[in-house]
This record gives sequence, structure tokens and C-alpha cells, in this order.
Amino acid sequence: MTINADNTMTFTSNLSPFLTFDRQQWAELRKSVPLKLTEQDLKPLLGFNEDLSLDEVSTIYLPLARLINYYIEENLRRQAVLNRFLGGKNPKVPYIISIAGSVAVGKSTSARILQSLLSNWPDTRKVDLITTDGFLHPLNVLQQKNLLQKKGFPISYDTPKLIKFLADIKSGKPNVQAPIYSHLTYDIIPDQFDVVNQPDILILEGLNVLQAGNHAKTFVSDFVDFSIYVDADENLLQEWYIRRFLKFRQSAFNDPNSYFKHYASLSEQEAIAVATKIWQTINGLNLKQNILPTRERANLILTKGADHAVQWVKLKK
Ligand SMILES: Nc1ncnc2c1ncn2[C@@H]1O[C@H](COP(=O)(O)OP(=O)(O)O)[C@@H](O)[C@H]1O
Ligand SMILES: CC(C)(COP(=O)(O)O)[C@@H](O)C(=O)NCCC(=O)O
Repeated sequence: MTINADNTMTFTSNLSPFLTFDRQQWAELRKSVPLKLTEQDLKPLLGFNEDLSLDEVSTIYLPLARLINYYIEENLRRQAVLNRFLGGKNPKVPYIISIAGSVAVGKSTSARILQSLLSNWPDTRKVDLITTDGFLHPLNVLQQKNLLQKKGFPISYDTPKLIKFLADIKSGKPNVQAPIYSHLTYDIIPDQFDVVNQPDILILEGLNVLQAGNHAKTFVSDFVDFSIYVDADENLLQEWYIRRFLKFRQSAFNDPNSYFKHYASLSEQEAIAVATKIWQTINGLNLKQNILPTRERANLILTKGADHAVQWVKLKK
């Protein structure tokens, strides 16, 4: 695809199901329609991640929010048609966006940026965010089934529970409960839930939201309106995983309730060795065996380079 001087686009045909944009071309798609948001509006967004840059938000995530807003408008029109057809009996149904990708690629960060942008622009909207880790089997079940080393693999999730959760939301049910996972205790928190009460948009973030294996009849993607895969080279992912592990060593692992409290006393070199081992035996393996093979199912792929800057955006035609 080429963006011409007069802002029109010329598309060249090839067999890929994706349109590919480099960073600059993608950024142009923000400029072509001026947005109301100013730098001042964007600054509070950076509060939840000190490493995130304003440039990244405006270059990558503003055009993306603009695109998703168009898709949502279209979806609302379709819902209105269905309502007319059904005699006005269809309840309000949230628009569901999924975000997939490896451990440590930046799914949570991307999800929170989109939540913030879509909540405030073009109008105030209710945007809920749920992570799929709440649908992991509890620690004792993983231990019983000998799945501790497979945490994050599709087999470690209660997928029927996740499907039921999404089916309830797409049926317009109010107050749908999502279980909560604690990274501190490494387990599901008993009797505690997030409640999804008919938001305008639900963002569902997790490693396996694009899975379509194991002969099931219904997949997470059957309930998702727009899916995003956040991608990066495995060497970068391993580096980001280790860096985050070292940060946790200084903070969360020091908590006496932490499942990993024994890691707090490791030297930096020992901690790097432990994180590298977890990467190689669990998260990197899961990436190669299960997550990466789902990438091309997404509607949009964000490919990051060093420093988390998105280099390429691929949008399904
Ligand atoms: N856009 C970004 N800019 C800078 N740092 C980022 C960005 N996205 C993620 N990170 C950093 O990368 C690490 C992993 O991000 P996170 O969102 O927790 O990943 P995930 O949810 O995929 O495991 C964190 O330390 C986070 O601060
Ligand atoms: C909790 C996770 C499985 C991610 O779950 P998700 O929200 O993506 O479903 C993952 O972050 C994790 O903890 N993996 C286990 C290996 C490790 O400790 O890094």
C-alpha cells in the first residue's frame, strides 16, 4: 500500500490477507482525520506505565482507536438492524475486542491504552477489561494434574468456563462474573470476582484468545468482534520477560504472601538464570507450540521492535 501526496491510497494486490503499514504509513492514518485529543489529554494515560512514550500512543494507538471506532459504529448499525428484525427485543450487547500474544509482549499495556482511549473518545463510554488468567485452573488442580510446568498453555485453562462467560456477555446478561487470578499467590482468589455489567466495550486480554484447537465446537473467537495479536521477535520477548522478572524481584517477590518470595533473596545473576529457565521451559515453549501459530487469525497484528516501539501494523483486508 502507498499513501499518495493527496492522502489517497494506492493498493497493490498480493496473496496476503493483510494490508501492511510501516510506522510512518500507519501514523499518517491518524493525521488524515484530525483528532480532538491533545497531548494534554493523553498525558494521564502514561501514568500506569513509566516506560510508555506519548509518541507511541499517538503514532500507533490513536489511529488504531480511530479504526476501532469506525468498526463499532458499523456494529451498532448491524445491531439496530437485528433489533428491527426481532421486533426491538434484542438487549444491548457489548463490542468485544481481544488482545493475544506472548507473555511479556505488552498485552496488558496495549489493553490499558486502548481502554483509556476508547473510554474517552469520541464520547464517554464504559470499557471493561478482563484478563483470561482468572480462567486458569486453581493451583491445586494444576498440581493434581501435573500441569504446573504448563501454566499458560491452553490445557491449563478452564476453557468451557471462559466460553460460558463470553456467551453470557454476548447474550446481553447483566452482572456476569469473572474469576480473579493473583500473581502474588500464583492462584485463583477464592470467592472474589470482577463483574462485567453490560459495558459498551469489553477488552479481553490473554495468551490464548485466538486458540481454535482441541475439536471444540465453540471458540473464544466466536464471540470476539475485533482481535489483535501483539508480536515481537522471541529474543526481545525473552529479554523483556527477564527484565520484568528482575523488577518483580525488587518489588512483588519481597511480599511475604508471594508464592515466589524465595526468589527475593537471589543475586541478580541467579535471578537471570531462573527467569531464563522459566522462559525456555514454559513461556517460550508455549509461544512456539501454541501462541505464535494463532497469529494470522487476528484482525490486526502489531509487530514491535526494540524498546516496544511498533514497527509494522498488519490489518486484515
Ligand atoms: N508500549 C510499551 N512501551 C514501553 N514498555 C512497555 C510497553 N508495553 C509493555 N512494556 C513493558 O514490557 C513489560 C511487559 O508488558 P506487559 O504489558 O506486562 O506484558 P504482558 O501483559 O503481555 O505480559 C512490562 O515491563 C511493561 O512495562
Ligand atoms: C498468568 C499467565 C499464565 C498469563 O495468563 P493470561 O492472562 O494471558 O491468560 C502468565 O503470566 C504466567 O504466569 N505464566 C506462567 C509462567 C511464569 O511464571 O512466567
